Amino acid sequence: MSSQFFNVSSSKNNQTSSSIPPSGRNSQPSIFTNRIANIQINPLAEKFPTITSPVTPPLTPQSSSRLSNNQVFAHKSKKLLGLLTDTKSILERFREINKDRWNIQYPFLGQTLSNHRQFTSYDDNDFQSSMAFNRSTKNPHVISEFRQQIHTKLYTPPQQDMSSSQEINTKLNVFRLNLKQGDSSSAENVMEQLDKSSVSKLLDCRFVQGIKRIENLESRVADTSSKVLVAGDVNAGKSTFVNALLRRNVMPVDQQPCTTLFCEVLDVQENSGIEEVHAIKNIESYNREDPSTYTKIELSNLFDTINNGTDEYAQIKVYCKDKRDVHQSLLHNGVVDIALIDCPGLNRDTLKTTALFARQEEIDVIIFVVSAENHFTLSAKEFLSNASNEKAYLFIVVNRFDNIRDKEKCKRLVLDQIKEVSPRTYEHAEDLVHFVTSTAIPIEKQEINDNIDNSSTSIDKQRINDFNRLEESLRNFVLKKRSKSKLSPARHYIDNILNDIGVLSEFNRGIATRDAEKAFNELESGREAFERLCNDEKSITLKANKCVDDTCDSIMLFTKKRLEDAISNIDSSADNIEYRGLMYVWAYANDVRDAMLEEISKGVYSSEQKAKEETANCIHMIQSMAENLSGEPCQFDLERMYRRGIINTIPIALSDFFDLDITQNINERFPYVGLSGCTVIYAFSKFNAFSSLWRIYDFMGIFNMRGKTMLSLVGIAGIGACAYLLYDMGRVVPRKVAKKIKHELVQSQYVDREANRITRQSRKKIRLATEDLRSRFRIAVEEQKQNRISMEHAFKKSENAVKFFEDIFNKSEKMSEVLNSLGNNWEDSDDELYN
Ligand SMILES: Nc1nc2c(ncn2[C@@H]2O[C@H](COP(=O)(O)OP(=O)(O)OP(=O)(O)O)[C@@H](O)[C@H]2O)c(=O)[nH]1
Repeated sequence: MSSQFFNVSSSKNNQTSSSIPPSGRNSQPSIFTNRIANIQINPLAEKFPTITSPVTPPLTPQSSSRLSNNQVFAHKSKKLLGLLTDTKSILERFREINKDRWNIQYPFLGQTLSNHRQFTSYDDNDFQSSMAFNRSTKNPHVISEFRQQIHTKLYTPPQQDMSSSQEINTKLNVFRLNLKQGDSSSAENVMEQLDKSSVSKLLDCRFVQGIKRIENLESRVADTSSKVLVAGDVNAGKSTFVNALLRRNVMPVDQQPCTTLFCEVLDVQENSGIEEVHAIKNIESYNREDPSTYTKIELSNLFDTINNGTDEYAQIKVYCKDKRDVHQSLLHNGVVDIALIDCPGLNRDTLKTTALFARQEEIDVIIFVVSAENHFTLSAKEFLSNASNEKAYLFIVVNRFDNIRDKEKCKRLVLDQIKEVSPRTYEHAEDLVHFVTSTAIPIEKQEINDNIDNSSTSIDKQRINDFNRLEESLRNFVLKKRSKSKLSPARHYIDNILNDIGVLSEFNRGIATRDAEKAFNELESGREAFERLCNDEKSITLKANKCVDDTCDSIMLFTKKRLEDAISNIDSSADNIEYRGLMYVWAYANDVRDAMLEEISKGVYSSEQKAKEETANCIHMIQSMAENLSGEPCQFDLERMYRRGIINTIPIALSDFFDLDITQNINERFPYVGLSGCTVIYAFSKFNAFSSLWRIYDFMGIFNMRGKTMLSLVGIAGIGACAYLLYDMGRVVPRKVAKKIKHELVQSQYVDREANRITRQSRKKIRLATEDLRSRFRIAVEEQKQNRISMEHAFKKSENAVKFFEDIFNKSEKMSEVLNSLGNNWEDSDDELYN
């Protein structure tokens, strides 16, 4: 199209990064970037917080009237492009947070005001009051229309007779999830079966689709060309209708279903004035200037290609000449580059593809051709109901009207059906619904400009007039009301998506607020528990240590006392041992010693038993100090704690029975024996009595008689001493053995050693219990720390989410204001555009 309408300044600097060329067609970006060159849109905001601030003041009827239509259109395009860019940024931010920081949740029936409790333990009022809190930012008394709308959607209880799917549908438009699962499952049931991450993944797909859609809309708003999709039931007469619009037999017409591919008819100017057909295998890579991306076909062979190339080609582009002048031609109109797309007839197989095609942003207008004889089939109704959600307006052509006898009745019936499937189209039925007979249009006639020749009957004239009126409406719609056909879908989409963004952000902000509050409360109560635990750890450890020391002191004292008592009483332990005479004195001494040592062993044993008892008590006490801690305390085997102290046997020597005391005793009783007596006794103690005496006698015998006399005396004394010994041995041995044992025990510090040994072993065991206690405390403290860390993390996460969603909500609110400032009546200002 000519750039005159946009007062183009073709500076490259003015191109926007959001200006993406439409796929396949017009691959040279300059075409549309130049066209919007004077539209100073906000450059693609890389970071979100750039909300397009209105650079130019909002449009008012007064200001609007002062501006030329071009300027109004440019103003609106610019604003819409800015809003599209910002909406895309929001969706990208949604995707980012949804990926790993916050699973965006989907509002469904169970989470409305009435059933809110199932979602959280908090009161519904909390949810609402948090919303009220959120609104108090600027003026608490002023609630924007946008806010009010979101509030109503989120907090109005569903109507009694409303199914869950319908209920969801009233909340979301663009991000609505298809939750039908067969006929039996309600959306709510399906929702309940999905976990948070699955829901957020489903939503992510919607965000991706939304971004793609916005990019297409950006391209479309920036682009000035228009595409008109001609869809309809099989054999409704679509191809005939397209041919009638072109006044040429371009598209193949047949009684049989024949159009099996999407055929786009463009003005020949789009192909450097050459009429030809491009059969395209991959529409994404199609480039008109690169013949390898398509197969060139003669226009006359189009029928065969469409008939036979269904599997081979994805789409056909037909470049053809429109012989009419610019005032009559649709393709070659001098205002907007228009392409007509003839779709395959709707049936089960093609319904989905055609619906997808219709959703493409390149499609500005949908003309739905319906046979006046058949009215709307089920496929047609489904297609129309979807398409009316996608596109602002639909054009409905009721074709084959010539075959209808009761025309008024037919009109009435058809309009009633339109009212049902597309109320908006019904509202503008005058302009948008046409009853025509496509075959009545003279094709390729000389007098093509007039259509009606002299030979035409009045019925023909009527039919041609009807068709001309349809054409006029179509031209008016596509060309004059460009804002409506081009900008309106973008506006419509932004309006819907802002609503969804508002619902999702407000809903998720509510959830995040409650989660943050919950985490905060848990942190607060956790803090007290944590402090209590730390204090308990200190005090209980001190208490346990004291318990250890007290128990060990007690064991030590007891053991010492017990052993000392045993030692001091060992004399009496030999009382029961019988002395059986001198011949058995040695055995007697050993028995006495063993009995005494046994007595001491008993003392050791009872000390150990006592220590065991006290150790068990102490361990029990320590373990009971930490009953509140999680985990089981260690079990200790005290049975094998002590090896009974084995007292080393103490060897008994004969000398042990003759000490200075004995010698002295002998001296006192037998003074004349003197030193020699003692020596004898000593010798006697060293050797056996007779050999000693003999040796002494022998020794003395070398001297003289007197000496021998003396020796005899000594012998007598020795015998006396022996007699004494014989007499006293039963009494002396226990005393001497006891003395010897006591002496040995004192020398070896036996009591201390044993007391230390027993105490040490007890302490060792109790220490294990205190170690266990400490480690349980350590684990409990560590657990609490980890809990606190995860709670802090949860709190931070929720808090950040609250800020995030608040921010998004406020931004979408401002964007909604900007959108509303553009007005609702998009076609008014363009009425004069074409004139
Ligand atoms: N009587 C009458 N016949 C028509 C009219 N328009 C189309 N036809 C006939 O209807 C038949 C089908 O026409 P097409 O244009 O091929 O229909 P279509 O919708 O393109 O068919 P498919 O693309 O195969 O779905 C042809 O025989 C046409 O001549 C009309 O207004 N009146």
